[in-house]
Amino acid sequence: MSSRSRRTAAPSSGVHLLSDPRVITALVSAARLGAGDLVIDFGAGPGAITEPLARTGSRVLAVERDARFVADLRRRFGDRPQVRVVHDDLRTVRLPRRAFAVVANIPFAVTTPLLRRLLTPSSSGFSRAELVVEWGLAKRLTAACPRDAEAAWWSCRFAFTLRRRVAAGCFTPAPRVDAAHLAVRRRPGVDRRVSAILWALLSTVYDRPAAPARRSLRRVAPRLTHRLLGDRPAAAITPDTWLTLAKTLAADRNVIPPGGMP
Ligand SMILES: C[S@@+](CC[C@H](N)C(=O)[O-])C[C@H]1O[C@@H](n2cnc3c(N)ncnc32)[C@H](O)[C@@H]1O
Repeated sequence: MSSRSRRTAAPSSGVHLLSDPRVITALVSAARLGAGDLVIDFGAGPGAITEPLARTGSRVLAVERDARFVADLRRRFGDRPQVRVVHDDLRTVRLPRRAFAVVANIPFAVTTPLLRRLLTPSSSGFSRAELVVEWGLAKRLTAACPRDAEAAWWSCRFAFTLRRRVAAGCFTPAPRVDAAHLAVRRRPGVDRRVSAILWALLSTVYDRPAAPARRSLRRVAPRLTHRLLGDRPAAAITPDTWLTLAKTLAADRNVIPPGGMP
């Protein structure tokens, strides 16, 4: 162990550091980063993910809230100009306008607030992510048919892939539940107009998720909704089907989506 790593701050309680190098390698290599890329390591801790990210040649923003970890990170990466340590909260830190990727293992309690920021259409240049998330959330986001409006809104615009289960023993200290390596990629062809139509459709039908979705949409293209949705309730319809419906409606210039999209 180097004198540098001996000075590393002990994790505060509730902080589960990734200690299995195979998981870290899988996260970083799946992001396919290289020179010219910008990547954010949210909740960088002592830098277990920051280090291999820096070796890809990309520019790295290591965002961390804990002052002791920030001091460690600044000592460890101070001589590497491509790494910037940002002492801030991932829920409020300003996101870059230029395209960026995310590779991170963040506390499970802030995964949903971070996803809300990254997956909002008005958001910045978010392009893709390789994340460690709670197993249950990964299963929910990769279900064939989203169970609730938010999961549907995200899954119609982004493809979620469950790459592998990450056992609790891969962290120090081990959390109470297993985690997952989850990939997030933008779906092609989902511009603001398609997004606005998706938002209008999903926020209407998920008001009554057990009712036939077509009934909630009765004023929307009845023949098309009949063909695509049949009599299925919202919670039995795949993101691909919603996307086909939204793209077909978006191609019709007479369709004016209501406002209110986040
Ligand atoms: C699960 S640890 C992961 C640390 C490191 N990435 C790893 O994998 O070993 C989560 C880290 O996120 C930091 N953190 C927690 N909440 C945060 C927030 N709201 N904004 C920024 N960092 C946060 C913690 O201080 C901790 O260092």
